[in-house]
Amino acid sequence: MQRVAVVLFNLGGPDRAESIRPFLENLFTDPAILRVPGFIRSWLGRFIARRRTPTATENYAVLGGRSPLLELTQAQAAALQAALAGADAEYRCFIAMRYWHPMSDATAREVAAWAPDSVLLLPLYPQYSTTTTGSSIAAWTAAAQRAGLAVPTTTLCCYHSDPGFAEATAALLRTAHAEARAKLPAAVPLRILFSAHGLPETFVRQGDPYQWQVERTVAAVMARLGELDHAICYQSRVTPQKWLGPSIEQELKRAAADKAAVLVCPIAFVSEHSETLVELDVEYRAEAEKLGVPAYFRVPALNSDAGFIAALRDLVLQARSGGRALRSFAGARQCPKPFGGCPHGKLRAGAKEPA
Ligand SMILES: C=CC1=C(C)c2cc3[nH]c(cc4nc(cc5[nH]c(cc1n2)c(C)c5CCC(=O)O)C(CCC(=O)O)=C4C)c(C)c3C=C
Ligand SMILES: [Fe+2]
Ligand SMILES: [Fe+2]
Repeated sequence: MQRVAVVLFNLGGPDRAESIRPFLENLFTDPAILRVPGFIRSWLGRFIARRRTPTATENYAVLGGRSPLLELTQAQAAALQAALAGADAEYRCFIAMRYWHPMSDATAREVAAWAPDSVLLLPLYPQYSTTTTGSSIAAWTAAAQRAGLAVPTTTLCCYHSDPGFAEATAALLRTAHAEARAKLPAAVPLRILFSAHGLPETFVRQGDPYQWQVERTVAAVMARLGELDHAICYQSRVTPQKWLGPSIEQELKRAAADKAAVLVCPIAFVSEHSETLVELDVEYRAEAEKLGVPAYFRVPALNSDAGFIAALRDLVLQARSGGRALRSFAGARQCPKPFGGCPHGKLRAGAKEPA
């Protein structure tokens, strides 16, 4: 029986207070994040990380000094491996985090030691961004080479409007909406705020398809929910540049002015972590109260939701049988032409997609 290594990509998070600064250094010295010439990046990245450490430390203190992302990703990996048992091959799930352990080099060595016949790269980012999935693919490719791992590799770039993923998200949202509605007086309107991690606008102008894909996800989810008041907004701005808007703060102000309660749905995170458990659950909840938003509710992240794991299993099986080295959830490229940051766009003009 063929052996297939499924490598789950996520960002990673510090495992204790002392890891926060080196984690941030790894993040801010990534050329996909800090887009300045190499000779400045190392120095500037470490400087930004040092400046950011106190704020991040305060956030992680709320979570006991560490990120829960690794444990949640391990649970997803175990659930996916169980869901793939008995399929056409022997599947084993591995985790490669981008900025904290286990990172690509260690995982690539572990995968090589298992001696798979092929590898399948599976981002835990439904929408492709050059800063997340793109950066993880680059790190994995280099690490696999160093580990001498030279087996055929299939890369799933995105599943922004995959029916299984959209339905799993819609199901959680449907339940949360009904629960919130039941707690509100009939006269108070309820607005869904789809909140995605932000991105500097320049990255989108340079061709990053993330915003386009976030909008596709929201359209796919809303197609399953019907006519409900909703808006897209962006959270977690980190640098002084102009980031995608509207920000979640702007949407909370608009909700307060409209006297509408809000139901915040994290749309670009599939796991709970500091940006859901601290930013959304503590900081923006307090901000909403201060602004006079009548009520604030939040949809949980998918984590190991059975519908989500089933969607990932289907994506893995489709990718395995699809015969393409690089594929979207639907097989071929989905992003419109201007988004040159889409990995399909990086294929040389006129070249055939690798088989
Ligand atoms: C320029 C900075 C950043 C960009 C661009 C960015 C994009 C981006 N990030 C995620 C998902 C996650 N980010 C997480 C943490 C995190 N991200 C940044 C900066 C940028 N992210 C920082 C500085 C941090 C550390 C926390 C902090 O200081 O606020 C995490 C993990 C957090 C955890 O608790 O483990 C995730 C997940 C996406 C989806 C994205 C763009 C599409
Ligand atoms: Fe981030
Ligand atoms: Fe794409």
